Amino acid sequence: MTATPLVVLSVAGTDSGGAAGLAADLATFAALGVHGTCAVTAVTAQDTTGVHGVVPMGAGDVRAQIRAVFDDLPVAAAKTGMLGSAEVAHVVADLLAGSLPLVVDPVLVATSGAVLGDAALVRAYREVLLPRADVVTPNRDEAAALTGLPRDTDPEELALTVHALGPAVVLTGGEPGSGTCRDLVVRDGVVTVLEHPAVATANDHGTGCTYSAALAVHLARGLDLEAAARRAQAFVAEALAVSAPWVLGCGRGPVAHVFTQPLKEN
Ligand SMILES: Nc1ncnc2c1ncn2[C@@H]1O[C@H](COP(=O)(O)OP(=O)(O)O)[C@@H](O)[C@H]1O
Ligand SMILES: Cc1ncc(COP(=O)(O)O)c(N)n1
Repeated sequence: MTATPLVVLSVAGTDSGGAAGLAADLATFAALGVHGTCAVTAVTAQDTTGVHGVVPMGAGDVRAQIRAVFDDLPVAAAKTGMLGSAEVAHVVADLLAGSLPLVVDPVLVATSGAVLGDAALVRAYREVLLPRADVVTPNRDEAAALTGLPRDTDPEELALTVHALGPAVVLTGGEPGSGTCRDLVVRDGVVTVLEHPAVATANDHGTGCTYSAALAVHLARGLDLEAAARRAQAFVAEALAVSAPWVLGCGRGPVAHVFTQPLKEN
């Protein structure tokens, strides 16, 4: 008897500390039971304290990796994380947009403050990639960078302004100080608020990458955006609860993708 697993692609940078980027994406794919494939856009020297160096891949190298995966494997959905340059954003738009569910996590700045994208990349997101993506998952800082609006703009206005660039939006609201996380889902001009209790933790490095990877898996499984967003939110909360007690590194520790118990909702 034969079987074909669901295949999902991540186009992202590496994190040597194993928390964010491709480390988060491939671990999330494995935890959710799909076969993960990848195209590396940049190699970062990174740990819990920050990003210490970035070696970008050329756009041609990224194109070759995506082509290799596509020529051989039945990719059901894709996500992008750190793209690093406008040229790579153009390659992604060229090869991926329109052919399968595409989730764009518009990584521009790491939680540690390191800049992972420049003004040309912001322009490429706005003008080339977002108009052709299905879903974009900015946090507030990324939404502000994409729209030019101040970060403290009303979240609904921020989300709708990103939506006007083309794709459906999940504006992620990981601001756990209040005890509650609020994600805003916008599809066809309609805003839905998804609220859930915040997990108290300092180990949140890789949270946004994990979220967008889980969202891509659930879209690949055919869930609608709101259902997929609920599942992805639940997965991140579970992963954060696992790593909350961890003492690992001198900075912000990783969100866990290692589950010793069966997953509850996913
Ligand atoms: N402390 C937390 N507890 C539970 N969920 C969280 C927490 N922090 C973030 N999340 C969730 O993780 C997802 C990614 O959000 P966010 O932290 O905004 O991403 P980013 O890492 O890009 O800033 C969202 O669904 C958000 O609600
Ligand atoms: C390679 C890579 N991709 C993405 C992020 C953003 O993740 P975070 O916001 O948790 O720092 C990162 N730090 N490194």
